Amino acid sequence: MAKGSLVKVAIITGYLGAGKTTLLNHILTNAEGIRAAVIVNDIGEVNIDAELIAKTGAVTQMDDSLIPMTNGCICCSLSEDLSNQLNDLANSGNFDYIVIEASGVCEPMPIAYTIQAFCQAGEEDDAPMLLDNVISVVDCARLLDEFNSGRDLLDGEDDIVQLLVEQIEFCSTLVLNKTDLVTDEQVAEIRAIVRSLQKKAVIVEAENGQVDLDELLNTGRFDFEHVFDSVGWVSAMDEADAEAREREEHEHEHEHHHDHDHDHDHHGHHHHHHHDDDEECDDPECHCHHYHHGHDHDHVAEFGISTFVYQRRRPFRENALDQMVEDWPKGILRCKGMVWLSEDSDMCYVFEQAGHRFSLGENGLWLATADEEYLAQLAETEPDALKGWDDEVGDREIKLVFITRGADQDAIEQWADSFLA
Ligand SMILES: Nc1nc2c(ncn2[C@@H]2O[C@H](COP(=O)(O)OP(=O)(O)OP(=O)(O)O)[C@@H](O)[C@H]2O)c(=O)[nH]1
Repeated sequence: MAKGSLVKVAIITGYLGAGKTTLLNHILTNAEGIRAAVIVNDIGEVNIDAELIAKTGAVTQMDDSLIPMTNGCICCSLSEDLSNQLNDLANSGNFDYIVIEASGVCEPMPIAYTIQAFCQAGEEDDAPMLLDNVISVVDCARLLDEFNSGRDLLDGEDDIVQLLVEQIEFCSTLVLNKTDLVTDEQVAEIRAIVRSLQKKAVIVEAENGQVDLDELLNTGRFDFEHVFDSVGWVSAMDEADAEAREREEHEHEHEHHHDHDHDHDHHGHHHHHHHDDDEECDDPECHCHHYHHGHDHDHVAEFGISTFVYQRRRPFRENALDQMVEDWPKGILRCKGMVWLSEDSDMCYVFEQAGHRFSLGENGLWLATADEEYLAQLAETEPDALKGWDDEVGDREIKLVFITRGADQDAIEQWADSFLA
């Protein structure tokens, strides 16, 4: 291949033992006509068959000594080495596809971001690269175990469950591997769970990583914005915002027209177009969740999985989060969003839960703490930032997405309300 031909890149993520290496081996043995190189970013032993390595001729091993195990995201600290390796492989002209096996403890979003940015930032002399697919491999048996019994996946490694959820959330192809270890009914349940966490990724089932290569390579599936917008909690937030805007517009219209007897479809309500539950919607902008996955949508209902946004314009009382975490209700698969805390009323915090893992981080000051001049300027330049502004509390609010299974929304809302100031 002449220097300058497009080289595509796929990332394989999945927690320890999910079957990433098995899938990679499957790709290498079956990628006929595709000259694939592999970068393995692993912790501990790499178990790619030596023969396969010889055959493909370009398996690059990350230097384990570079991986800081203590804090932060290993993907970010590795990015420079990864970039160099990618560049070298792409510029060699010997490959048209590079598959990166991310370590089991890799956060998928930063690594995808880094690689996409790198692919887009090539110099004139570099071979162009395109991030084509982010593949997340899930061990069906372990996933079910985690969500059913609620125990941590690996003793002493409680970050794993959060990573597991993040890996499912941020991908364009989800491989449900090890289907031989679960029943058909359980596979259906797993489909429902993963669909609630990631709305649009293509889901494929596999035993020993046996997946049609068309689902893995040259898919044209990855687009950062698209994947991010279809993360379950992000899409729920967007819907809540769209509904709030719609309500606002609606009220505005009522104020002006005093016309309460209208037909909604004739008043510009584009967010909720109606179609039957079984019907598949082909509008990619639609938030109805029927887009290309009506089948999974049915499963979501069947297994009692639901998503809702808990939104209040009051803070939690002092130390409420500590108590909430102690008293966390059963049946919450995922919770994420912003919280307003009485003990630090100027700071917007991001709170999240996956399994037994909880975390809280600062997200910057509420806009309500800014001076009038700044707010007036913002109203000019970014009016959307001030949408939903409240005369009393400004933009301060609690806004949490809950993805639940077999849990009662009213009960969870009442429980959360009991912690308000
Ligand atoms: N029963 C069953 N076992 C599988 C399947 N796929 C992989 N395995 C086994 O699961 C184990 C882990 O598979 P790997 O492919 O090494 O998993 P990995 O994600 O690369 O693991 P790490 O590199 O440790 O993160 C191996 O013993 C595989 O043989 C499957 O579909 N069913």
